[in-house]
Amino acid sequence: MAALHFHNLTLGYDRHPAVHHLSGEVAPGALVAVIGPNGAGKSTLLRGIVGILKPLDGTIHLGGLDARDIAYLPQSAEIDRSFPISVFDFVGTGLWRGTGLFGGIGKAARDKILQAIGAVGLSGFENRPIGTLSGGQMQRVLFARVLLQHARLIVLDEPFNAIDGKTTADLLALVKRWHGEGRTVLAALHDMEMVRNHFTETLVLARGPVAWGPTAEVLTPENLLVAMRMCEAFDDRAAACAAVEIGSRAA
Ligand SMILES: Nc1ncnc2c1ncn2[C@@H]1O[C@H](COP(=O)(O)OP(=O)(O)OP(=O)(O)O)[C@@H](O)[C@H]1O
Repeated sequence: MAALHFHNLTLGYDRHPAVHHLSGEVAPGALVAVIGPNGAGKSTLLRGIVGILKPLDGTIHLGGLDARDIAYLPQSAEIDRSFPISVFDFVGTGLWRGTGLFGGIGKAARDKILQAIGAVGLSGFENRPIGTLSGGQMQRVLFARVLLQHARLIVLDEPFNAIDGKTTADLLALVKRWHGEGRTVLAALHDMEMVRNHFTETLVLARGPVAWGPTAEVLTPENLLVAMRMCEAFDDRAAACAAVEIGSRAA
């Protein structure tokens, strides 16, 4: 059974579509990059997958997963860093699935949180308010929370945005570890070299699907040009367009 199945999916805001007519499926254990120009609908698609946004039309099937089997790393700009919470408590929210919102944290849970913080190289930062962290440190904290969730489906929105080479390498190693453990990983990305070198499958999105399949076949200058033109031509006020046929992954 597919980990994710989209059928003629349309997502948007205030009834204005931002992702149109996406059909296809993601196999369990796939490592998928979602790419496209600014405004292509990448974040919108990820929000739909994790259930923050309900489809305007069509469906998303989660292949036997429930919402608690999904870990989501939002763009860091979406996190309110003025909220007074420590690194330890923020990472600990990854355990809500097991403890409940007001459940007590026992020694085993404390150890897991400390381990996750250690695994992203932030031991010693446990008591720091998240508002005092650098961008790269905050990104490590977000990864630590995902790590703690042990989710079968991991959805990452621009996880390597605005971080240096060392932090990128450390966090990419975690993504590869999740992939090696058979988890399904989808990530919205802008770095084409990273996609080419590390992600086996790619969806090129430009409000609608442009191409979807093995990265080596899909990540071509032609597809990127089509995506750019489709996004430039898109009129936010226009009515929904007709379904677009795409390659091998189309259902
Ligand atoms: N909360 C919102 N309310 C209204 N419109 C939105 C909202 N979020 C996104 N949009 C619109 O939906 C469209 C797709 O945006 P989205 O953020 O999904 O694109 P993206 O591919 O992730 O872009 P980027 O690479 O710039 O992050 C854009 O036109 C955007 O303005």
